[in-house]
Amino acid sequence: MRASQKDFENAMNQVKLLKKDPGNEVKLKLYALYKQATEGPCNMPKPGVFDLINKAKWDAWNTLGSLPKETARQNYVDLVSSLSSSLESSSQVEPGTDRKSTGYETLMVTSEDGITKITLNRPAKKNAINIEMYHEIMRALKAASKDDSSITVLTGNGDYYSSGNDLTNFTDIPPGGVEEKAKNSAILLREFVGCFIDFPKPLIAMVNGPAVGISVTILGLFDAVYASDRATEMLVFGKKLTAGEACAQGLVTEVFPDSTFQKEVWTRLKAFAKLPPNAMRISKEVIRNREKEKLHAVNAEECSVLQERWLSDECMNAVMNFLSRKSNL
Ligand SMILES: CCCCC/C=C/C(=O)SCCNC(=O)CCNC(=O)[C@H](O)C(C)(C)COP(=O)(O)OP(=O)(O)OC[C@H]1O[C@@H](n2cnc3c(N)ncnc32)[C@H](O)[C@@H]1OP(=O)(O)O
Repeated sequence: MRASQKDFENAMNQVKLLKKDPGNEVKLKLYALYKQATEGPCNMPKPGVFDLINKAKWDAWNTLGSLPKETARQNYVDLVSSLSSSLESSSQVEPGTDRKSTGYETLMVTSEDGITKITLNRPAKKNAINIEMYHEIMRALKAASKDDSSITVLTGNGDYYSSGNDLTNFTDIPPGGVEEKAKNSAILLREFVGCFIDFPKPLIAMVNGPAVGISVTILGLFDAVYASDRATEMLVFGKKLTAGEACAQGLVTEVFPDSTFQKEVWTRLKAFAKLPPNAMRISKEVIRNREKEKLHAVNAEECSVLQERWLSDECMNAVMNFLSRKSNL
């Protein structure tokens, strides 16, 4: 559900109530999102190099490019909400104790023993990722990157890991028509995948069941992928890969019998969480920095191609076939 003007105004008031200074980087991000949400693309003359503060503000706003106002408003609300929950949680709850983060509609987020676990929680829809879930996963990742955990885990509730993009996302057409829908979806997807590229801590997928589409294609951005032998991956040609085949292809790190999957993986995760967190974070940074620029470039290109493909008859027919399949029974 899109952030309303009221949500936006509440978030602006919430910023004033933050207990801790979120730091210059976050304040610049808030400034840029506020300006984009209220005025649109950067319309400020570029300040001189010695005007450091206004130059930093100009850079932050200009970086958002043509991000739609409503997306900027949503991102502002999400950022403030993650700041409030992470600053509240870091000040109110002692590290190492079990705390369940509320404030999510489509996820369950818990943090204990140095492990933040993000669980996709739409089991009745095979954890299909709707627009709200895209935003909530980004918000949860941003909060996890700042909390006191050492590692972050993503998994699914129910019999599926995730059936990928919620195909009803394509039915919510804005006033600007399917072209605007495709443009906004490409912006959203690029930001979503970018969060996984930039995530600073060890990120581990627990593929508890079948995975489809985007939930498979981002696995390559995780630092480890543990799969139950119930898991299957569906990618090109619509062919189902077994977890073992995906492991042989290097997409999965290790496969476990479903009966021992949770126990085996959590034993490993708890051991990993006891390793020196800064050493793990810096090791990941050194490895990922070498490929980050290329990953963002590939992400941008893929989203641009997808924006065009979503307007094709092939895509529209596939979506309509799926959405009408049960009415044909
Ligand atoms: C910002 C945009 C980014 C776009 C980039 C991402 C692209 C992708 O991820 S492409 C891949 C998209 N996903 C799919 O095409 C999978 C579609 N789903 C299926 O093929 C099947 O549901 C299944 C094989 C995943 C499971 O089949 P089955 O066991 O028969 O279960 P049902 O089909 O009855 O599903 C139960 C329930 O869940 C709903 N549902 C499942 N997957 C999706 C989905 N991807 N989108 C929307 N809804 C989904 C399904 O409609 C059923 O709902 P009810 O009929 O209301 O019970």
